[in-house]
Amino acid sequence: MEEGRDSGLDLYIELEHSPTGGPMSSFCWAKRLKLAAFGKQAMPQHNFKHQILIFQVIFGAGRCKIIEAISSKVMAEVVLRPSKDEAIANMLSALTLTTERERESRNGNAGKVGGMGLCSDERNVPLGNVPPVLLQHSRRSEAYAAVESYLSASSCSKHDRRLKADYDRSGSGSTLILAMDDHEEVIDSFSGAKLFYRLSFHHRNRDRVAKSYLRHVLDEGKAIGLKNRVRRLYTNNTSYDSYDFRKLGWSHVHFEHPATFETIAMDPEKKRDIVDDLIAFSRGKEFYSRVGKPWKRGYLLYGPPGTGKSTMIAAMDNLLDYDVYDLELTAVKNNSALRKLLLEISGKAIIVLEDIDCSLDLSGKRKKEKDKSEEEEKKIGSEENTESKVTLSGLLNFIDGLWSACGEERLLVFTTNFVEKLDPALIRRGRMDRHIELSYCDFEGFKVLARNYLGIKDHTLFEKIQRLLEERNITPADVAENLMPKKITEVAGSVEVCLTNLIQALMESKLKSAKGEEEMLEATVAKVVEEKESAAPST
Ligand SMILES: Nc1ncnc2c1ncn2[C@@H]1O[C@H](COP(=O)(O)OP(=O)(O)OP(=O)(O)O)[C@@H](O)[C@H]1O
Repeated sequence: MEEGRDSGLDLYIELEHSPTGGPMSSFCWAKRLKLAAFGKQAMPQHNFKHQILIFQVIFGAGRCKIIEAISSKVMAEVVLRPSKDEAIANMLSALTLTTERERESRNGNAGKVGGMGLCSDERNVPLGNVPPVLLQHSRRSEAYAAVESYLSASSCSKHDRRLKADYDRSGSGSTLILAMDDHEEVIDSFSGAKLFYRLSFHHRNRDRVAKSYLRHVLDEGKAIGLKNRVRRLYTNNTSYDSYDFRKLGWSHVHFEHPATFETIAMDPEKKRDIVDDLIAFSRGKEFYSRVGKPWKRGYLLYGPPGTGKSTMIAAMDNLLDYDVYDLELTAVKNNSALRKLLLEISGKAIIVLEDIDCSLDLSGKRKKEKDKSEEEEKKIGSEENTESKVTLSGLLNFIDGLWSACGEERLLVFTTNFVEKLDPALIRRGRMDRHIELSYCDFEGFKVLARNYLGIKDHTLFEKIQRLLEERNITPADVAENLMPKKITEVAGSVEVCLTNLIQALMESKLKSAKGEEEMLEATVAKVVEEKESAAPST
């Protein structure tokens, strides 16, 4: 006789409410059914062997009463009548009768009891007259996705198998409830309950399955799912839409950016160091748990515009394969909205706050500098509603408050053109663990760009360019622009032209650089004046 199919059922029950169900009462009955299952498990093992039977129920709003009726009946039957076939038969008839009664009473036929057959999986598990069933809730769970990935990558997929799985939410979260279905999913449904089927295995494998196999499936599935998935770029919606709450939270697009660390122009040593750091972080689960730190790391990228801060974020993402959450702080209403956004971030994530110095007034005051269009926008809407009230302390909490430790690994990346403007508290080590300066193009960076754009490693004009790069400031963005062949199909013919253009731009950049210094000086003076003004007592 085939393993696990000889001597009856080991009963296991799991109920969960659908998102439309009443959470409180569904929680109650879920607990009660758990009790029923544990009650059974506490009974002598020889009464219940081998097979696992999983029950889950879909129900919508207003069905709590039915469920409660079912659960109390099931519990009574299972706990009080422990003989295997009898208990299960009674339980199934309890389900049938209770829901039928409920349906009849809803149809005005109270008292008329009709039989209702739950479909059996006859082709697979002939368990006497007791059908193995799983009443399955409809929500796709993370575990489901993981297991599905695992199966689709394994030999099981050849047989077109389906698998239903979820964490045991009432427990520690480490138990996986799993049900596999060889056939198409719907077996039957009644009163909003859907029925699916099954995972079975021999009694002697029970520990192995529960302790390691399910974990293995889950981990493998997650890894495969991660590899196959399409990465997403999320951005937060404005918190100001009081008409449509669905617009709040995050929305996303598929994210594909070609930048990698190979294509980034920067000092090779520095580059290698960053890559090593990122890889160590992504593999650091055990380390972080050992030292008692949440698994997250902060990067501050700073430097003039066009030096590759955004490009580096894309390269980081291509290296780590995380989702990117581009957080627009000015669209976040207040600290509590910020916390909600944080809690909605699931899975491995790079959370990006670009131009952090422009996002909020880091001295705790409202940001004064508004451009004209913002002012106009404010006039149209209510000032109170549209102005972000995220504070520095709200942001610090976002970075390393207790909430920030929820979820999987997180990389937090801030970018700024003016690092000196940032509050030291915001960027101190521990919050922003790595401070990375992205600067003007040097010769090593130029060689990377020449290879990327023109496909060359050397040229007679390189020497001249090297000399000029040592003397003058030019951003990688400007170098890239000059190296861009005007006709993509004629790269070879364009090399000379492009390099000559770059030399020309470099000659001009000397003047630009001097002008840039003047601008920097002016900006610093303006900042000092502003600080003095704000420190002065208001009249
Ligand atoms: N270090 C770099 N390596 C390769 N390409 C670069 C680099 N820096 C800039 N570029 C090129 O210049 C363009 C603009 O760069 P990017 O947007 O990353 O700069 P940024 O520092 O984020 O600028 P901003 O501060 O204005 O946001 C990129 O699309 C890329 O093609």
